[in-house]
Order: sequence, then C-alpha cells, then structure tokens
Amino acid sequence: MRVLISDNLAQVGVDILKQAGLEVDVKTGLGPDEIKAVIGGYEGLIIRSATKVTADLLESASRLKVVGRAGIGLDNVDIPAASQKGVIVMNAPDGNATTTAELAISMMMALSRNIPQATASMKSGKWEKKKFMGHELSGKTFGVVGIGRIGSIAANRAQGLKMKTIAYDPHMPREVAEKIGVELVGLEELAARSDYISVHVPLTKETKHLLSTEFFAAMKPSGMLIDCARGGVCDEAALYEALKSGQIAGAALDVYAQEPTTLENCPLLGLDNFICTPHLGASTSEAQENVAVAIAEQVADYLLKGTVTNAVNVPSVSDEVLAQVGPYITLGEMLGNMHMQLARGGVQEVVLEYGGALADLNISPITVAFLKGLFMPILKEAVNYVNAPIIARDRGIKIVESRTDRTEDFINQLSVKVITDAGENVLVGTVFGKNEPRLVRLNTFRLEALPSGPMLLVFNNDVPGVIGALGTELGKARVNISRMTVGQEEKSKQNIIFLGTDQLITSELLERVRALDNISDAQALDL
Ligand SMILES: NC(=O)c1ccc[n+]([C@@H]2O[C@H](COP(=O)([O-])OP(=O)(O)OC[C@H]3O[C@@H](n4cnc5c(N)ncnc54)[C@H](O)[C@@H]3O)[C@@H](O)[C@H]2O)c1
Ligand SMILES: O=C(O)CC[C@@H](O)C(=O)O
Repeated sequence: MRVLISDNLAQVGVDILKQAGLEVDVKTGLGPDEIKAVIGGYEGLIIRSATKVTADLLESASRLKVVGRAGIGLDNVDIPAASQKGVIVMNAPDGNATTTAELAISMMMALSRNIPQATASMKSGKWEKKKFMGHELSGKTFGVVGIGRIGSIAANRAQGLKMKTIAYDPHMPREVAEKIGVELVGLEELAARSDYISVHVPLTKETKHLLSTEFFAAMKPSGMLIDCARGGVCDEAALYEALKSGQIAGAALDVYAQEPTTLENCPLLGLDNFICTPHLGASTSEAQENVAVAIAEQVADYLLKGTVTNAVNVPSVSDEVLAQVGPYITLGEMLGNMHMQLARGGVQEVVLEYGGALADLNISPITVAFLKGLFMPILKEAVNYVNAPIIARDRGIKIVESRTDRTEDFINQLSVKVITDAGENVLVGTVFGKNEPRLVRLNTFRLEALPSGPMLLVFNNDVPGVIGALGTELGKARVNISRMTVGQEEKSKQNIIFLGTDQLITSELLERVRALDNISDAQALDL
C-alpha cells in the first residue's frame, strides 16, 4: 500500500511508515493540480496545513482510505466530502501542546523586555538603552483565555515564573481549574486584572472576535496580549486601534485572520509595539517529531490492521457494530452538538436514555458520538471519537446511561438531558426508516426536525402574525428560509419555530428577531 506525504513531515515519521512495510513518497510543494494528478495512486495521504484536501481532490482519490494530519488543525480538509467518500480523517492533537505553550511564554518575555525591537535597533547600529525599559514578570498576573491543554501548560509555566494565574473558560468546571492553581473569572474581569493575557481557544462561532474593542478597552493601559491559538479570535482591526492609541501597551501574534500574513493584509505589522511570528506555535523539532510519530503510527495501523485512532469522522468500532448503530451514531452526535449550542453555563451532567429497539443495541459508541458532538462547538478538531469520554471525565462531567422499553410513539428513541450550572435541556431524537435522524422533542415542545446547516430557533407566544413578522425580518436581511418546523405546547400556548436558513444568522439579525413582538427568545445554531 502507498502513502503520499505532501507537506513537511519529520523524517522519523517517514521511517515508521517504511518500517511498517508501506511504500512512501514524499512530494512537498505540489500545486492542487499536481496532487490531483497523482493522488489516485495512494491509499494514504499525510499532510500538515499546506495541502488543501478539497472535494475536488477527493474526486480523483479513487484508492484513498485515510488522510492523516500531523498536528491538530483541519481547516484545510473538507471533512464532510471525505466522509462521503469513506475516507477516514485523523489528526494528532496532543503532540505540540507543550511547544505552543512555550511560544506563548516566549512571546510574553520578548514583549516585556522589548527583545525584538532592541535587536532591530542594535542591528541598525544604535545603542538605545533608555528606550527599551522593560517590566519584571514576577508577581504580575497572567490571564489565560481557554484553559485547555495548551492554556493549562502556559499557566503552569507562568506559575513557575512566580506569576498569579487567572483564566476565563466558561466550559471548564471551577474545581478542575482550581486543581491546577488557576482562578476562574469572567472575561471582563480577566481583561481588567491581567498584566499579560494569553489566548488558547479554538476559533468557533463563540470565540470569533472574542478579543474585541470592548475587551481591549477593559484591559490595563500597561496590559499586553499574546495570541498563539487561531486567527480570527482576535479582531485585528480593534487590536490595531488599541495598540496605536496606547489603550494597551503591546501585543504578540503567531496566528492571523489571513495567512500568509503581510503588511498589506495586516497593518499590525507596521506598529512598534507589536511583535509577531509566522504561525510557529508547533514549529520545534521535538513537536514535529511527536506529531510525525503519532500520525505515522496511526496511518500505518489503519492501513495495515484496520485500527482507527483519533479519527474525527469515524468512530473506533468494528464494521459489524457500525452497520447496526451507524444511524444512531449520527443521531447521537447531532443531539450532542445541538445540546452544547443551546446550553448556558458549564456542563455538569449528561443523562442518556436509550429507548425501544435502541435499548437492545451496543450503545457505547452512540454515547461516545454524543460526547464528541457535545464538545465539537467548543473544542473543534481537538475532540474525536477516542478522546471525547476522556475529556468528559477530565472535566468532571457525570455520564448516566440507561435503557428502557418505553418510547414516545417511536420504535427507537434517544433522549438526552444535559444539566449545566445554569439550567438543563432535554432533546429527544429518533431514526426514521434506515437512516433518517430526526429531533422529535426539545424540552416540552414536540416537533419533527432535521437539525442540519445554519438554523434559527425561535421561542414565541402562539398568536397570529409571528411567522409573518419573522419572515419579513429575515427577508429584509436577505436570508432565505429553506425549511421550517413549528413545535407547539398547547397548555402554555408557547411555540418554537425551527428554521433552516441558507446562511448563518448574524448577531445583529438575531437581536432584531429577539426584539419582535411575541418572541421571547431566539438562538442561532449551526450543525
Ligand atoms: N499556533 C500554533 O501553531 C498552534 C499549535 C497548536 C494548537 N494551536 C491552537 O491552540 C488552541 C488551543 O489548543 P488546545 O490543544 O489547548 O485546545 P483544547 O481543546 O485542549 O482547549 C481549548 C479550551 O478552550 C476553551 N473554550 C472553548 N470556547 C471558549 C470560549 N468561548 N471562551 C473561553 N474558553 C473557551 C475550551 O473549554 C477548552 O478548555 C487551538 O485553537 C489550537 O488549534 C495553535
Ligand atoms: O505548523 C503546523 O502544522 C500548524 C500547527 C497548529 O496550528 C496545529 O494545528 O497543529
């Protein structure tokens, strides 16, 4: 079997594949047409961030069984297209966490002692001792946005420098943060109290432009920002204004809204109090060896033994089990994803009830798929079918599974209650026919909906005129409605309206919908 490595991979990874008996070709720097011309000859493809695995490329990949990403990010892979072609996509999410945390700490030190600016000054023949007065880190406050794998390593290193550590992560239980000596606070408090702020969240609907004009306004004038996570979390235009006006003292970025990044697409590069690296977070020989070893072993194991590890689009179960529970895995993942988007507050408990025919099946892969779906909106590609239960355990989330013969008028039914520190929601789903997952209840509202793509969920009084007003508001914003389902609760005279839309609902449109008469709440979802 043949494997194509189309981006730079540490030699140790190439050696592992060869020793396993695979035929390996390393062809880096190929253009899309060049990869397309050769991909038909390979069962495996190993990439980093440069190769774009598009639906078009996959069309020509007639023998391809697996795409392996040496690293975490999968923005360059069309995962739905790969799933449709039966191609497994796997990544190596653990190998570069320490290295990336170390870059964040290096950025903090470089910022606080003006190392890049002083280097440039000396190299231009100057000796500007007075200009580069710095700050000591000891005793200062290090604020972490997103206290996951990398954020917690960065906090640990900052503690070693005798700094106080605080964090904002609404999805992390307080006890877990306390165990690593970090105080959980709100975002505004973090901005106001921190001397250095380091960002370690994935780019999601929730985190896009999380660091905005309001955030920078809440920071200390001496405060400094470091972002080695993902471009787009920081609003670069707002950061430019905050640095230029002296609202904050300095910033360091490793990741950008547009990469590769130049002065033309990122004016921040022209500012003296801004320092930068070209997405070097994972670029150490140690981290590259870690991810190369991990992905080479995973790809070889799959191609030669059929063992699936760290796959983001296929659960780790045998073909026979998959044939039985496949549609319920899709249902479970869909319910999990929707639950997290609806949830307010940190998740504490998940109660899954498997009803009817479903009670007789192997339910554990469905629970795992539910957990993967649950973490997807907040962890993106860092969660997979293998680590989802471990993430739940590490976050202290209690999982309760039960089986019952009873259902609400369906042959099979999965009912899941998610309890958070701010309330709870129940979603009930079923599979119609052989493979048609449906949401049939949301709390007390009965309905029959296929949650998929961009959606708008509206809670309203059951009175005439609401649907008309809603349609007009969406029409004014040129948002097309592709599907609509209404769920009614007769006793309370309340409805929910579930709309499928052709594009994502912006926060401005959401506010206008919420302000309409007889609408008590509205939420934008994307599955
Ligand atoms: N610069 C690089 O080269 C480089 C290298 C590796 C990873 N990364 C990126 O670093 C980021 C962090 O990686 P990780 O492995 O620590 O991920 P992780 O999944 O372990 O942790 C992410 C944390 O962010 C939290 N979070 C999610 N939404 C949030 C929100 N709205 N507000 C606050 N916290 C929120 C999650 O609860 C989680 O604890 C990812 O985006 C990853 O892709 C960058
Ligand atoms: O340099 C890389 O491979 C990207 C590193 C990082 O952003 C990742 O997604 O793992």
